[in-house]
Amino acid sequence: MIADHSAVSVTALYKSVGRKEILRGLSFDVEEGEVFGIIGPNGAGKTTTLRVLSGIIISYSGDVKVFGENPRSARAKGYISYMPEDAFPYDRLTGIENLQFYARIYSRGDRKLEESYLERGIKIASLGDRIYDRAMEYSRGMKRRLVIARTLMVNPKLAILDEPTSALDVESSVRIRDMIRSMKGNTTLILSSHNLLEVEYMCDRVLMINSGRGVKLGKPKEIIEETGTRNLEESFIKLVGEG
Ligand SMILES: Nc1ncnc2c1ncn2[C@@H]1O[C@H](COP(=O)(O)OP(=O)(O)OP(=O)(O)O)[C@@H](O)[C@H]1O
Repeated sequence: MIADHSAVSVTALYKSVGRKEILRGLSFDVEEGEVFGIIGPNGAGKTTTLRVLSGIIISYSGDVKVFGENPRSARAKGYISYMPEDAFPYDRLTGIENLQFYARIYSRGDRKLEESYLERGIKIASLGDRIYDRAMEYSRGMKRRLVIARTLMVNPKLAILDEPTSALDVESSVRIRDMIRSMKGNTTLILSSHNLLEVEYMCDRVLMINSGRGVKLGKPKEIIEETGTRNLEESFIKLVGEG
């Protein structure tokens, strides 16, 4: 059953590669406008889950819907903006040329829309005058900000960010975090992260997974209370640590 306010609905999602079971019956819903975090140890299946939601992985069993549509459908693809863990800019283009390139593609000839995407992208990337430098001259953190900007500038209905703040220094992380929080409402955001303090701060709800199974789903505050811990990191260790 898909509730009207569901942006994403996942029921009994299984994914195997060869004989290896990667996802073993994940079920969860993401409400429209939510910032939803997927957390879990290395190899838990976070990236695989995000790739299913983005319509990149098409062979799986279970029911997955994005705004009521199959994620691989053209309609769903129009709603989703996905940033993979290893996303990178075009090194030979400047920061602004990178954004222009994507703004042009996504605005499909609408010059006004192209301008507004670009303006938004520049703001999100907040690279100052360095936006006129070629991306090959950027630090890892600057490249990251550029690809996040390119993902979010198009005002997607659903943004899927795989580890958005990895490789970012404190200041850049804070900037991205605040920006993600400020998008709340218009865009539904699903992100994965290993930084649980950040997840606690940013996410309305969190799905904790381990070995492809859901371990816990809820608001960070509720999970912390239920587990009798001081923060999400401690809850995580209590629920997932030491198998
Ligand atoms: N194409 C594939 N072929 C074989 N195994 C795969 C494939 N893709 C993922 N896996 C395996 O599935 C498991 C889950 O991988 P996934 O990348 O989804 O985990 P993750 O939670 O994102 O991990 P990390 O935190 O390290 O990024 C891992 O054991 C990984 O080796």
